[in-house]
Amino acid sequence: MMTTRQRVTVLGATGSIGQSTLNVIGQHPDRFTVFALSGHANMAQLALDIIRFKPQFAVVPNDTRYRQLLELLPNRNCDILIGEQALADVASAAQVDTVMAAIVGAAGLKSALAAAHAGKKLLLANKESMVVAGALLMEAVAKSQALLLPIDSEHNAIFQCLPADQSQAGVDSILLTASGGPFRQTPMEQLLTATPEQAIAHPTWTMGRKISVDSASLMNKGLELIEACWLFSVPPEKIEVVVHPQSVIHSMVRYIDGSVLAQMGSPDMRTPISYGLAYPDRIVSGSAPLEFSQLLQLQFDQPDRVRFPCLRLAEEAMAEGGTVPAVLNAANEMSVAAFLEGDIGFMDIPRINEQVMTRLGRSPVESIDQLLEVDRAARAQAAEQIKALR
Ligand SMILES: NC(=O)C1=CN([C@@H]2O[C@H](COP(=O)(O)OP(=O)(O)OC[C@H]3O[C@@H](n4cnc5c(N)ncnc54)[C@H](OP(=O)(O)O)[C@@H]3O)[C@@H](O)[C@H]2O)C=CC1
Ligand SMILES: CC(=O)[C@@H](O)[C@H](O)COP(=O)(O)O
Ligand SMILES: [Mn+2]
Repeated sequence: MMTTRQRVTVLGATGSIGQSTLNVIGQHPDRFTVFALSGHANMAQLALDIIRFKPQFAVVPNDTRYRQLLELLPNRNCDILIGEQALADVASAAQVDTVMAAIVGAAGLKSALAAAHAGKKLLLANKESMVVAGALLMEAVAKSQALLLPIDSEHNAIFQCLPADQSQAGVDSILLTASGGPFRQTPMEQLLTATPEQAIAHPTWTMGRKISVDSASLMNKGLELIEACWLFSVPPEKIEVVVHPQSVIHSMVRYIDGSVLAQMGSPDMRTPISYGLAYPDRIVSGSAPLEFSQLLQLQFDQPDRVRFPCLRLAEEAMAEGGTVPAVLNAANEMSVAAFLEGDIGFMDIPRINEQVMTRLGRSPVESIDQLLEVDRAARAQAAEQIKALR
């Protein structure tokens, strides 16, 4: 039987998640066709993907990138659009069925929200948008009846382990696993002098630089805690962070009868991506099967909130609610960028994040424009702190 192919927009196509998404799409040309791709700085990769996947549209941030991309496309075979509004347009266009939101940071918020408002199947990798505007995103999804599928590996695992109707029937709590990152066993004295190269050397996953630093500071787990609260409508007290260094169990759900359901697999994002793309079907993803005879051990431990204060900050931000998670996210984006530039030390990341959180305080969430203003104010405050440390 001939089925219609899903038309997919991939936002952040040139990044780690974007490339894994195109890898899965490329394995299933009978199921998926690409409607639009976006890139930010890497025009060489974007051009290669345009040539291979023949999207109708590509989106770039400005005129300079537009000209660079044009030069790389001998046969101009797609329309190149410019700017943030164009990202929202290709995420909400009538011809699109599915949107992969894989831009890094709050820069991905408006386009993810546009897809949600337009009732698309929204594959959400961009966790920062949920941290900044969880209330508004969930409201938009409910109103438009968009299908929101979590791609973040832990949330995808939780989604798979919850009852099929995603209700909380019989659920006791959620066990959110954390690898512990490259500094899991690193003493505090060495964390003070940790380098960007050490921080991005994740022990189990290959990812973009920003999320890799977040994993090293446990901010990633903090962001994921907030993301899980919104996605699954659970309070933070119902989520326990468990360190599991092998990253083979991607998270678990504990039921009131004593059962614990886990989703397992090799640490390869093509598994949750293919789950989201094909849902409710299952398709081949290309990820290596788990070889149980070679799994030497599965370890579990508790997170250390003293060496990794970012986890505590995220817990506090979620407990305070309102605009506080948006403030923390913006401060963290700034401090991580400064750390990667070599301007501040690794332990300055939580210090700056905490200072900005304390200074900006809390307001109730009102609108997307208000959240974007909060984001700008927190970035300005973080920039001052960073300048003082340079
Ligand atoms: N990588 C992973 O395994 C996982 C990632 N995630 C989440 O998915 C998202 C993407 O992560 P990842 O793929 O690792 O990140 P990458 O840094 O590898 O990719 C980021 C993508 O966003 C684009 N981009 C960067 N800045 C902007 C901007 N200001 N405006 C528009 N586009 C921009 C980049 O373009 P260009 O490269 O052309 O500059 C690239 O396409 C993050 O939110 C992350 O937390 C969640 C779970 C796992
Ligand atoms: C692959 C993925 O989902 C990442 O968010 C991953 O979880 C990072 O690993 P950490 O558990 O070290 O943060
Ligand atoms: Mn994750």
